[in-house]
Amino acid sequence: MAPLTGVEVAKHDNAKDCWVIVHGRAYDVTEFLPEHPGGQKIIIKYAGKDATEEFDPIHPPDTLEKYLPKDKHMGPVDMTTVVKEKAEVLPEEQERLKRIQEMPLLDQCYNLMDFEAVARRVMKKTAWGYYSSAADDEITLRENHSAFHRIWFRPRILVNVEKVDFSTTMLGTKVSIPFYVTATALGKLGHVEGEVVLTRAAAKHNVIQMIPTLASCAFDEIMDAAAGDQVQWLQLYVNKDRAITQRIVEHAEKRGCKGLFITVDAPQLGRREKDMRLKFTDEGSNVQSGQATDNSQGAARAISSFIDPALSWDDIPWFKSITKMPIVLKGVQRVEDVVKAVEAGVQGVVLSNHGGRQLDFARSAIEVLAETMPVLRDLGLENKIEVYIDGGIRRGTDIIKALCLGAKGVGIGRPFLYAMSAYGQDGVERAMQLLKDEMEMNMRLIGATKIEELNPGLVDARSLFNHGSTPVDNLANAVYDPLINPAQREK
Ligand SMILES: Cc1cc2c(cc1C)[n+](S(=O)(=O)[O-])c1c(=O)[nH]c(=O)nc-1n2C[C@H](O)[C@H](O)[C@H](O)COP(=O)(O)O
Repeated sequence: MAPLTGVEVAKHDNAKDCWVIVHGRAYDVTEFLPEHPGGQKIIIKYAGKDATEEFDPIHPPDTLEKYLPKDKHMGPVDMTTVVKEKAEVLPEEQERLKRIQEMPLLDQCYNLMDFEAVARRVMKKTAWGYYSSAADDEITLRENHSAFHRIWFRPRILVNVEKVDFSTTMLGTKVSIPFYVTATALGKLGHVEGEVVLTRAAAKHNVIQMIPTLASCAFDEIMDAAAGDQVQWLQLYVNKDRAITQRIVEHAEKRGCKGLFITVDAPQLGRREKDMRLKFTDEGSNVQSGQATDNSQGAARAISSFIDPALSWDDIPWFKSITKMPIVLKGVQRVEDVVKAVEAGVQGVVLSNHGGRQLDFARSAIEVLAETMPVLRDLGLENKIEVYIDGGIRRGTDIIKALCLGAKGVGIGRPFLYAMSAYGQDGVERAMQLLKDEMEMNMRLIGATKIEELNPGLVDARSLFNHGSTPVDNLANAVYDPLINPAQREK
């Protein structure tokens, strides 16, 4: 059968008869429109046209093959006959492209916050909005980082620190440094290759990668990109349809994943307003015209309607029955649930508030860690479970503080996304190397030569629980109207 032409596909250009082209193949998505989690509008915008560029960052490449019935696959398209819409380069986009020309050299990035500063200037707004956003007033997002500033070191001196070794094991895997690349969705929003960039950088540094359920790349693509005996874990959003979840878990185990991290802090994805706002502007939203639109969800909500809010402790025995992988609960936020996790017989927990993207005013993971470890020690349980933390980790000293307070290792999210978005794989590798250099220097300066020597005596965390210095509430301050002058009050 001769390939379709662009003219033939362009005839199917409306909600009642809607074909799109993805990767040179046409698909009839008319019946699928009402089911699309991201709403109908975004597909109809590309009805009769090539939607590949919009499709790629959000969907793994095999999505249509896997989920669209075969009779809706209309066949190959002769792309030379498809009129490429001359995307008019908006002034704002021209500005961004200019900033990319002027961006600092990679060697001029000296710490993880430098990558954030560059990414903010050069990333597409929707991508920056999705990665940087957090829930509500983003107080927890900022608390995650500032909580580390309430912990001080009590360094030892005159210790021979000529040789420093910060290798350790995580879930039985030997790693070069106690951090891993945590699961962060939609890698292709930041880089055209997506999560495989993180895979390759992690391989170079012998760092574990946690593969997100909501990756832009297909799961097998990310596993295939691993080098040698590189270790990867799976982060799981549990599907309302447990048969789908079982298939994903069994496939991951078969492919060699070495840990199942069940996300337990997101029965519903948080309300990330930057993500929602930027979705509007890019969509030329019709909300201003007063029509209801489902684009008010932003990317996050649009891609997560499958997540099961009914997930509970009752499900843990089922997970233990379908996999031999170590099970870790990701998103635990109080010591009582860590004790329950030990009783449930899982191998680990990640103390985490999802990078502040879920419940605003959840405490920082480092604070929950300081609450947890003394209780586990009192109960004689500290060796029954591996405790990880993530959220706001930006310095080698943050990692050292976490390990002094009893963490097995830490997860890092946004910094590697920003490094990838701004500088690709080289950026992620530099970020990892900077952390290694900081770790080595600061281990020496606190008088420790290996991970086992890091203990609570090396830190002063007394003010960690004192929230006197709540992060500045930028939104409220920007609009707060201190109408205090009586004269003004009369107006
Ligand atoms: C930054 C970011 C984080 C996401 C993330 C996406 C982004 C862009 N996504 S989300 O879209 O659903 O929110 C996930 C995810 O897929 N699954 C998950 O368990 N955690 C997700 N997280 C949380 C992540 O695993 C860490 O808990 C968090 O990033 C740690 O904080 P830092 O970013 O400050 O390192």
